[in-house]
Amino acid sequence: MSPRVLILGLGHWGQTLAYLFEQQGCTVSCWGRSQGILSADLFQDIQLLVSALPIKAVREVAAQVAALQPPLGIILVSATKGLESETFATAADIWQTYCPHHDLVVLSGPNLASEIQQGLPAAAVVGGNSVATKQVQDCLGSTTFRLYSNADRRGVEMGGIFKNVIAIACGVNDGLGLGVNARSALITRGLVEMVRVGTHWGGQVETFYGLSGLGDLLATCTSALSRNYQVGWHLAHGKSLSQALALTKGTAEGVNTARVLCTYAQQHQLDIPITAMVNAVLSGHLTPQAALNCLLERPFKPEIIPSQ
Ligand SMILES: NC(=O)C1=CN([C@@H]2O[C@H](COP(=O)(O)OP(=O)(O)OC[C@H]3O[C@@H](n4cnc5c(N)ncnc54)[C@H](OP(=O)(O)O)[C@@H]3O)[C@@H](O)[C@H]2O)C=CC1
Ligand SMILES: O=C(CO)COP(=O)(O)O
Repeated sequence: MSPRVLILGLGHWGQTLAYLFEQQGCTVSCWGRSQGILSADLFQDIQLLVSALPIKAVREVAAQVAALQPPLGIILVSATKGLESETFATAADIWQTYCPHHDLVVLSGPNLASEIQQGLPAAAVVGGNSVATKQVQDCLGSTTFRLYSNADRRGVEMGGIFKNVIAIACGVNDGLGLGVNARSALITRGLVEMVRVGTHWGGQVETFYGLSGLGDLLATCTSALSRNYQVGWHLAHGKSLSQALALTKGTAEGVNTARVLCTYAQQHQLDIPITAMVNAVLSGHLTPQAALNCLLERPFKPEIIPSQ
């Protein structure tokens, strides 16, 4: 019998994942909020419960799921790349709180939905325990969607969360016409910030040099398909944040993530200058040009690249 999958969230990514699972012969059902509250019959005979919700929706939906007591054999797959505002929780943290006895994996990587929907090849990583990640690889992996596994679920998730902020910075960079050299510097120094915060958060250094860290940075920091990049681009062209968001179709998690990361970094005395400048531009405290000047005027220092 073909594996049965339930996808929560019918946005761009949820629909794309539904397409990928169907391509692999899975029987896919989907739930979006327009269908009303979840019902227990949706969980019947499913092997994978995939959440492709924006972070702002995860807690509400996870609470609904938990209340329906889904069978313990179901593996939860979280594909969200965001941080909850008040709690600093990742989507996996939230799912873990509500469904502590289910296997939980995180799916992340350089996966611009529009390219995948065109049938173009991509790779991603599934973070979690080996049995659960193997099952997701077997159901979802293919010759066009190559899936790696990684036991460092936290690191896999943090890479995907952090890169959205650096994608906004790169959209600003390109919108201001600052060139490929400057963008490359932002990506590389953004990676250092990702490692600094991500390891503090419990991820392993090596993970951030993989698909969900460096890989996703490269995709979203260099493609106008990225909604986060688009927000930065519009800001660089003089739009306010609300105008930039209105011009951007879909969720740009980096806007909220930049603010949450700055609060976290301040509390834990972590230095994340690019993220701080992105947040200053998003909150209207600095113009893109002034933020750039602040970055370039910082004192010179040794290039320290975290390696362990
Ligand atoms: N798009 C991509 O390329 C990728 C996205 N991701 C991540 O996946 C997540 C979802 O992104 P994406 O699908 O692109 O976003 P979209 O903006 O395309 O879709 C968001 C979906 O979430 C639904 N939603 C919003 N609020 C709620 C709520 N309170 N309860 C239930 N559903 C809600 C929306 O419903 P409605 O239509 O009714 O408003 C919409 O269907 C994000 O964390 C993103 O970072 C990860 C990898 C790739
Ligand atoms: O996460 C993504 C690609 O890996 C999607 O990026 P955006 O949310 O910026 O569009």
